[in-house]
Amino acid sequence: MSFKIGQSAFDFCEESVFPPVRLSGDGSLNFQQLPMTDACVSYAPNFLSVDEANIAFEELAATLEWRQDNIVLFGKKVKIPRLQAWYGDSNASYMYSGLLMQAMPWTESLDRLKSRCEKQCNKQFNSVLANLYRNGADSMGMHADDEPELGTKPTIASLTLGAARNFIFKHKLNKQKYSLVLEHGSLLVMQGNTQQYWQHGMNKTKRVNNPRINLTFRYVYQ
Ligand SMILES: O=C(O)CCC(=O)C(=O)O
Ligand SMILES: [Fe+2]
Repeated sequence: MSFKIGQSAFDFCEESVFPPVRLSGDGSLNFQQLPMTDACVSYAPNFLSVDEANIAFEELAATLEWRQDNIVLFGKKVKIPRLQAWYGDSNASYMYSGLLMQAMPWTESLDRLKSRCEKQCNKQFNSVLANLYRNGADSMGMHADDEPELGTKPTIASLTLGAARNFIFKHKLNKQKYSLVLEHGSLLVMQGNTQQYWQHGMNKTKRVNNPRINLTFRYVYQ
């Protein structure tokens, strides 16, 4: 049996997009599987080089059609605490808190990043939800991406550009918590049972003043 990092703490997920040994040395992809039970989460801090990540951030910040949507929460209309944009294949629509989001056509840079993620995950994606957290006052409430149109055991590839922010997981049943800082140019991949057993989200913070863009590539069934 090959060596696996942190083997005793949890079972490694078979579908992990990163092989179960850490490669080290110059130029290789540094990655880890998170020590969470009932989940399959892989993280690569340097998925994109700093230069690639800088370019992608500037392009996406300037060219995506960012909007601040309202959602209805306990019967009241409230603005979501971040900007969003939904891109994808022409048939990929998405219900989000009672809001039907029609996908805008892929831009060149989104399409390029999608291909990178597809190669890494060995999966196809037909849409991406882009989130722009303007500063530490913007956030994402705890949720699971468990909508029926994502299918069972969805693979979600989450690319971070810009400010590093703390990302929190909370187990739905035993309330266990796990958190990590998502770095500029990093890729977090959630697979397997992750959405069934865990919620994830991002709190507000006074310590961050810079913007962060997050792209979550998904496959949406019609
Ligand atoms: O911004 C993030 O890192 C998370 C985004 C997310 O959870 C989502 O779009 O569903
Ligand atoms: Fe999510």
